[in-house]
Amino acid sequence: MNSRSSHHLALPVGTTLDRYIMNRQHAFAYATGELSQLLRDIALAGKIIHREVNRAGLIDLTGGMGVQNVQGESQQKLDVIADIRFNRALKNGGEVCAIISEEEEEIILTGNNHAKYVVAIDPLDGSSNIDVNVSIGTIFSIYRRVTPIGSEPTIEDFLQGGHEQVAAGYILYGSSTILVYTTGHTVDGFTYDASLGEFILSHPDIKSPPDGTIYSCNDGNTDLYDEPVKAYLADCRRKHYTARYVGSLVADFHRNLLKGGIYLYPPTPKNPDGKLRLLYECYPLAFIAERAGCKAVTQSGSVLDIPAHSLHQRTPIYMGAPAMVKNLLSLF
Ligand SMILES: O=P(O)(O)OC[C@H]1O[C@](O)(COP(=O)(O)O)[C@@H](O)[C@@H]1O
Ligand SMILES: [Mg+2]
Ligand SMILES: [Mg+2]
Repeated sequence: MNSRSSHHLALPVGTTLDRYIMNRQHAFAYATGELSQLLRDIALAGKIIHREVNRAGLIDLTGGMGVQNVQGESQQKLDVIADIRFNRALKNGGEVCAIISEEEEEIILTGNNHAKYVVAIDPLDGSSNIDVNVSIGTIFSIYRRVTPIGSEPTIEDFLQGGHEQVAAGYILYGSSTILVYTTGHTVDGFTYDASLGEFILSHPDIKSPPDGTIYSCNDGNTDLYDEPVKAYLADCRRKHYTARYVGSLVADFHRNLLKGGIYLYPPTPKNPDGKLRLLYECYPLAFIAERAGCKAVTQSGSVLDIPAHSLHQRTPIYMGAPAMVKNLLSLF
């Protein structure tokens, strides 16, 4: 993996997340440690969810809650557990003044009005895969608030736009648990070693291949997609590209990020704005994708340029290797 600019501190594989964050912080004269602590708080909640996911079948954490979330989706027990755990870690950590979560309709005020940051989070991504032991994840996006420190945060703090994220990341609970994040420079991955209780640097400075042969989309909806998307998928088949679709956005994204591929969640008549949520699924993954050399677009431009106007707004998304995204867009 090639290293980037001078202030990228090439730390060796095996460095703990804590040490990495500390070293990174020292690279920025204006850094005051709050963002570092916030990232640690997210990692802590991630360790707890790792444990819950691994023993979900043993402690009756599978199945639904019998209630629906603001998206009209039936909430799984782990959706709620993950929501509670991340909110608690962010509240107790003291660095976050407000949170928006896929599982809650309104802004969650933490009471830390002195804090500088707000977080948008998908506590458990890939809910349809929870009960069948398939990889699932968590996605997060961090902004520096725009409302005055000490005041009550408002929706303004969350509608700043994709480019205003100060950090974004995800945790993938798969065959191993990995935390991948960026603060706007490199994208780095840390694998969780449960025996040490530590996230360890395993994927420094991730660079995604410029092209790929993997395509990921819900093929079952193909006849509902627009002609250009249908034409692109037909072209992938003609070229015998590999179809891979886990149905957990984080897992499909992570594979394609490392191997080169494209993930498509197009609009359909039922979901003219697509299914995925802008603030806590598409913005954060687009922020990571672009820093790793990928593209994240809709048919009309970069996902990061989409204006944010509501907490749970949705957007179509095409995300992956630049050459594949370019080919797709050339068909629109
Ligand atoms: O079942 P579909 O329509 O293919 O949708 C799958 C997509 O929906 C999601 O499950 C939505 O995320 P949540 O599980 O967080 O609601 C994505 O992870 C996944 O990529
Ligand atoms: Mg999700
Ligand atoms: Mg979710």
